[in-house]
Amino acid sequence: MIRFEDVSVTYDGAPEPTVRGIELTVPEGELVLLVGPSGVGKSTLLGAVSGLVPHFTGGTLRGRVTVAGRDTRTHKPRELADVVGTVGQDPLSHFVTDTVEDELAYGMESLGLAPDVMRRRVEETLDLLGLADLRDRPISTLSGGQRQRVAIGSVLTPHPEVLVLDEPTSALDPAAAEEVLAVLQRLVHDLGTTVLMAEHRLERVVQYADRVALLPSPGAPLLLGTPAEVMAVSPVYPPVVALGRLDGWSPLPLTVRDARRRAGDLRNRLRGLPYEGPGAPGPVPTLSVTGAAAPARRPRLFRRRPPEASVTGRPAVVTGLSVRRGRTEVLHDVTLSVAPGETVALMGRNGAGKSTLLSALVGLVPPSAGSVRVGGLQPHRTAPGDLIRHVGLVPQEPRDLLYADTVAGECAAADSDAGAGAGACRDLVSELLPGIADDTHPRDLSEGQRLTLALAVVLTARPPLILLDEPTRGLDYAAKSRLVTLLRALAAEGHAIVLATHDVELAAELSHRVVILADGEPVADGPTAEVVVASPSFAPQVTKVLSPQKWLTVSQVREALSASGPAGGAQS
Ligand SMILES: Nc1ncnc2c1ncn2[C@@H]1O[C@H](COP(=O)(O)OP(=O)(O)OP(=O)(O)O)[C@@H](O)[C@H]1O
Ligand SMILES: Nc1ncnc2c1ncn2[C@@H]1O[C@H](COP(=O)(O)OP(=O)(O)OP(=O)(O)O)[C@@H](O)[C@H]1O
Repeated sequence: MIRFEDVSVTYDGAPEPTVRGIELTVPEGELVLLVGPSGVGKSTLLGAVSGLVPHFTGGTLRGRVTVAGRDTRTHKPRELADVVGTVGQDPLSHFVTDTVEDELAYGMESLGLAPDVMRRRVEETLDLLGLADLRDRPISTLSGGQRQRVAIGSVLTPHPEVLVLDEPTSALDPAAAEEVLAVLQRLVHDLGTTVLMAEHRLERVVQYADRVALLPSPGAPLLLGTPAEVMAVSPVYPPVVALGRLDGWSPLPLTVRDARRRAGDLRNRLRGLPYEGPGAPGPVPTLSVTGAAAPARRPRLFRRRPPEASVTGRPAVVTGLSVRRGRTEVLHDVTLSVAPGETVALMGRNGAGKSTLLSALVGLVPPSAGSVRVGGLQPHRTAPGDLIRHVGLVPQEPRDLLYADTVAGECAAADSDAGAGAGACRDLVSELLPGIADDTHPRDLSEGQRLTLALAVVLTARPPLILLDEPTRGLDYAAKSRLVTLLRALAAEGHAIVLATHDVELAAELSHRVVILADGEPVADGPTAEVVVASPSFAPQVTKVLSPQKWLTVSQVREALSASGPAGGAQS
């Protein structure tokens, strides 16, 4: 159904092809997962299937890509639209209408489907993707995850034979991601839909793949095999595979269920061993979630701790905060403070209010009630030039932060805005993700590269409060682990970090504390291990595999085993 024959793509001005000699056949009714490190060319290959590469991106495609027999070099994307549905990394750039319902219907209208069929499919899709309440909403007012659901819904309604999906779950909360993947699997099994999907969060997707195609490094040949075969050699792999590799399991587990069956002996060796979790990272000041008791909107899952006498010296203090967007109150009576050196993960379903809370902390949205103090200032009343010394936000869409024509220009501006030494930002970029060229336009960076640049721009100013909105989209595991190292070092120096994330593995690695928002209110707040272990949605893979023990990450397990010596831990 999809066929690559000796395909190479060279972007204009690039010295070498981004991908070369690609041979791949995806038969009808198969789901193939494309994996590989950031910037290796996954989006480029997906774009070659939908025709975006080279028709929109420029550059030269050599060899042949065919979809349902049509050559994508001689067919423009709109001449492929009846067979291929595409969800890109940036849904906003693909939307053609203004409201949710219109967007879901648009693809079917262009294909001239009967009105009753369109009506039925729109209703089904609204239900399937949890969008029914948002049907009349302008797309511009949706949260990141809500937009991603609309983007997925809009390619599902015309029932295309082929789906090309670029990180389709990157903005989805864990439960929504599972639902979307289950829907895709049903399409593959029941309708024979062919799916080619790139995704970094393999813990979410690898078990749904029939086969995995690996691009191990830029320009390297593509490796194709079953998920287990490829995971055995891949430089990118999910935590269950890491655990299996660590303990020498064969075959490697791909799911939590497989791993649990194998983990009995490991659990015995780990029993009684001490672990260093992110909940106990050295001298982090004690924290508080305080506030006047709110009118009970719903039962609290966790009790609030008693108010603390003083919150002076805290980089962020939010008291009784409510925020309205349009006619809706999207945050209600939120009270929390963040201490120096503390890393807090904000989690919760799509639309829960995480980005809004971060926006309030940088003054992008004013409080409708309550107060926000950042370094003692009211962010929405403070000039940006003054605020930059107190707080920096890496937004969900890193593009919003970047305005120069080249990576070098962006970095020079960041150095000068932050009063940092020349080269500070550029050094950070190279440290986080090597291989980003100075003269590239930020628009032409891969998703992970662009995020890395935005992170470096914000981190250059080294503000006492660092806010990150979904900071691992497009990042491979290695880049993520370098990010973790960098953020840990900043926290150890006393920077407070708040990250809104759906990446449960990242939260487990990094955060001391997790705050879960639901419908604009905090419903859980506490040390990471306590909060995530109690939640089936937010527990990382290692926790699920090793429960009832409270391990969170593979690195904790590795350290505990090596500290206990070759014989393993206490066998109680
Ligand atoms: N339009 C373009 N013009 C020039 N270079 C480009 C363009 N698009 C992508 N590139 C370069 O091609 C390389 C591969 O990018 P691509 O987006 O395909 O990677 P990826 O594997 O999808 O990365 P990620 O996992 O970060 O999304 C990158 O180095 C990127 O800078
Ligand atoms: N102008 C607006 N009018 C009405 N509702 C809005 C407006 N802007 C945002 N919202 C709603 O506010 C809620 C909170 O959005 P926010 O972006 O803070 O959520 P989030 O928790 O960050 O979600 P995600 O995980 O999807 O990024 C969402 O339900 C969103 O649809």
